[in-house]
Amino acid sequence: MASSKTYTLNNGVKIPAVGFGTFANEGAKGETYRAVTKALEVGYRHLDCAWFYQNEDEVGDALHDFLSRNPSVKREDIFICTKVWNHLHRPEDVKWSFENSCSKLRVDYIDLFLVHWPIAAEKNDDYSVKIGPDGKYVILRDLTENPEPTWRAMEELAESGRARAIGVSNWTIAGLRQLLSFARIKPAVNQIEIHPFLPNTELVQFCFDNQILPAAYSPLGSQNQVPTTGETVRENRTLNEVAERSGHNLAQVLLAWGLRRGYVVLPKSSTPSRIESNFQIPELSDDDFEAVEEVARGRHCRFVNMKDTFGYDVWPEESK
Ligand SMILES: NC(=O)C1=CN([C@@H]2O[C@H](COP(=O)(O)OP(=O)(O)OC[C@H]3O[C@@H](n4cnc5c(N)ncnc54)[C@H](OP(=O)(O)O)[C@@H]3O)[C@@H](O)[C@H]2O)C=CC1
Repeated sequence: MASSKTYTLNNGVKIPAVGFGTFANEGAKGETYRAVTKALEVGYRHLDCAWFYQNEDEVGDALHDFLSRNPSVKREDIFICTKVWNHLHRPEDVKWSFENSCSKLRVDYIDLFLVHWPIAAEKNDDYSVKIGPDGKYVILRDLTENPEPTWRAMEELAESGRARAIGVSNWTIAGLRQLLSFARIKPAVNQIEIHPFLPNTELVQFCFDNQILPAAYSPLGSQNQVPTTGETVRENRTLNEVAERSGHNLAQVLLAWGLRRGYVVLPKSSTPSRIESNFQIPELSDDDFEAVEEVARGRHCRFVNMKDTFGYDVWPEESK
């Protein structure tokens, strides 16, 4: 089964190719605990978390309880990724964020620590999520204007051994070029939106060319619709035809496509049966792979709409 595949990061650390997404936007209390428990029971060994998701405590409790019930599984068998949020980019805040995540996740090291976005937002004194007067984040600056202080703090965490690997999320080719020009420790991963409506092919290739492993968020197309047609990835007729003839469900086909393209996939579900089936990922035949590639070719529908959320377009070159 393709689900047990692992990759080796540019510093030699191994990462399971399938990670469980934990962003339960507006999820009810306890939803993340139940979902992560189910995921660990089904066999996922990679959890994708973030300080911003405000549910690391539930992930930590689920992990702690699972390990207590299953003494044959050790902390080091589980790969944990988490991320520093936009208003915690000052070097001292990066460390604060790291410690805060460790404490909520009930772990003393993180396997992969990422800079969540290449933008810095206004900082709130109590570190709660800052929303501006019009309900939007207050963006202060593009981190790529000077990512060096933030990245140096990330490098210190890696050098201390508390973060086994460090990386970024939502970075463009231009941003990565800049980061690579001064990084003492290269980013190991760039976590970005990838599905057939936003294959991000150029950025993915740039990452591979620079030994940065891409990780696909929203690999099932999230819940979003193409603004112009209203279509979701999971409603696409061709993709559903591929699923039908392959004998697998569409989510499995989408995940298999991502694994065959060679990167990490991070599906999220709060539904027990889907958590289970999303971890049963087949190998795609050449024909089925080509059919999904054909849907993907030339498509560029960015679902995480930065302009609406942040009033700022983070990925100008890829999102058009
Ligand atoms: N770095 C970043 O900026 C970002 C990172 N992420 C990460 O990526 C993860 C996944 O991304 P996300 O946006 O949640 O999108 P996904 O593409 O994983 O889609 C999740 C949606 O698909 C549904 N779903 C899951 N499995 C199936 C299935 N088998 N059949 C039909 N529907 C299904 C879920 O419903 P239900 O839960 O009801 O089953 C949910 O509504 C996040 O949880 C987070 O960890 C996401 C966004 C941004």
